[in-house]
Amino acid sequence: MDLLCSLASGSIVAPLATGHCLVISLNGRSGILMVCPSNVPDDGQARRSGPLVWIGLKQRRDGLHTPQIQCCRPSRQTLLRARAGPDVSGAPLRRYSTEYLHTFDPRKNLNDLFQSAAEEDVRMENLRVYLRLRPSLAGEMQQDEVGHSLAGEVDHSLAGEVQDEDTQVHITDARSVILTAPSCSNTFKNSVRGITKLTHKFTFTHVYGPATTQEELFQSSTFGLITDFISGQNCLLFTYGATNSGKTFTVQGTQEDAGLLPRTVQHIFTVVGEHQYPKNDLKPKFSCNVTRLEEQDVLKEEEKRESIFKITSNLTTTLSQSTMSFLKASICDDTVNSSVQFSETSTISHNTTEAAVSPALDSFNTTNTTNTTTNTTQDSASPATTIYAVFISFAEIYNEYIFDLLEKMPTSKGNKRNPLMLGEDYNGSVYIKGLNEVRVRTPEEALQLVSIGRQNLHFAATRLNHHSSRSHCIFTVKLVRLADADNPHVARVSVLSLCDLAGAERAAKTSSSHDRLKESGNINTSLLTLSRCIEALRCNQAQKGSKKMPVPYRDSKLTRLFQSFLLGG
Ligand SMILES: Nc1ncnc2c1ncn2[C@@H]1O[C@H](COP(=O)(O)OP(=O)(O)OP(=O)(O)O)[C@@H](O)[C@H]1O
Repeated sequence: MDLLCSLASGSIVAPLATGHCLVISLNGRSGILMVCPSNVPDDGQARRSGPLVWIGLKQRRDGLHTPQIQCCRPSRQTLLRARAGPDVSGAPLRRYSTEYLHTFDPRKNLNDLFQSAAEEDVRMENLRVYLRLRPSLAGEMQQDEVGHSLAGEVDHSLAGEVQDEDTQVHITDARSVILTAPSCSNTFKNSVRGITKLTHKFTFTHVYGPATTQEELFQSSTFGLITDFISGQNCLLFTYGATNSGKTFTVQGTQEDAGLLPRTVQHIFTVVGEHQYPKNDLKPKFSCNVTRLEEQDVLKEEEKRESIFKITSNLTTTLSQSTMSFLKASICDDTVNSSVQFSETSTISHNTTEAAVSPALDSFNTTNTTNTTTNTTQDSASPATTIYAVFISFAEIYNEYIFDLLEKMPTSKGNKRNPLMLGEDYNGSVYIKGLNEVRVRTPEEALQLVSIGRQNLHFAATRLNHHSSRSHCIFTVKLVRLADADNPHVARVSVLSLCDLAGAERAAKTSSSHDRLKESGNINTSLLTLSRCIEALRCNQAQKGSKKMPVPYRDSKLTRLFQSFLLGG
């Protein structure tokens, strides 16, 4: 939707200042926006009335769709095709009922129309950015700029939709906040000199105030993403924010307040239910493929799986034990209890990569994705025979090294963990080579793996937060979807990654030790690269013509791994 907005608000529309525009359908993934100089033209009128501007989705060879702009004088054939479909899923355009038909004066700002359409169906946006404001923590208001430990109890008296003056953040409506530069900041000093503005307005898909519960956040930000994932799309959710802003709380949650991750796992299994592939002979391969194992390989895989689950029984730290119990507890109990720092939650979903079957690799074919909607039980588009296999992996990127969090930590001092490399499959999708992907059949098993992974996480005590995570943690669920148990050769793999990014912070706020500074440097570099990638993608979307900015995916491991999500590939 954003992409269409930026295309539509440019000069492409401006010359068509007469007559009416017709928007045939608005759908972030599969819609076609047709702007023409007359209202619902018949074919003859359209041909007489000069060039039309088309903004549509072009099918690539790999089955994905890229936006394209065409200025053309359509023949009867092209116009008919646009009217009758097909859309990305191959279904005819009649899927869009007349309620999607809007006629309006093109001299008006098209963005208003798209804005309201986006609000109507925000789920159809490919990139959604949510802002969550956490309540003030006790003692936070007295915090000076150098900062001491911020961890503490939540002061619920300050929780409200609109913050008081000192907090510098004001929620103006459900989508926007106004930030006022604090008096100690450079922006404040510059605004006094008249160089910059004191306040800035930011708009998001949705803004959640401090009183928002985990359940509310999950329902409105992540539930739809899981629906997309189960219906076959690859999805990414990541939390970004300053250290101590509530990213881990949002993703993991606490014993009383389960976060997005345990709720996601629970919901996936609610949908998948009993419809699971009974054998153990499937193994994910590359980024979006699955391979069938020979009998001896099945045994090896089972041994490996057992050894991973055994790590739990050796747990000695109270951290992992309590994590496990809170995750289990949170599954049973979905009811939640409910100055400001903020964290952003971004979600991206895109179609599953279609990969041709490669007999040499013994891979199953991944088939075309359709835009379907799912219910809490098996999705309505799935035939009753559809069965699933769920695989979990958990990795961390620490100091630009990738580690498997499901691999046993070396106990002896001299032994270091083995970093993993990134690989690229024949679709150009990036994946982590050699990462454990463990088959799970229940939410408890999945959460046990979360607990194991969390134990291995590299926590470093900084002055800012004693439990501050210094690495990017990537929890990935792969869902293999088979047409039926007797015919396992037709499979589709979709990927859902939940990433808890390390906190962005200033070196001055952390301990000045060499290791901590190096960590902070690496964290900030990868986060900066991520923002540069998103910036470049936005620029390229708005850019007409073929000259595009290079997107620096390769500048950090994080962005390299997110590349296919950001590209929509
Ligand atoms: N929405 C919230 N409601 C109540 N408490 C919260 C909320 N968000 C965060 N907190 C509390 O704030 C503190 C910091 O949160 P958290 O550890 O999640 O920050 P973080 O952004 O993950 O930090 P880091 O980047 O250092 O890992 C914790 O004590 C947490 O319990």
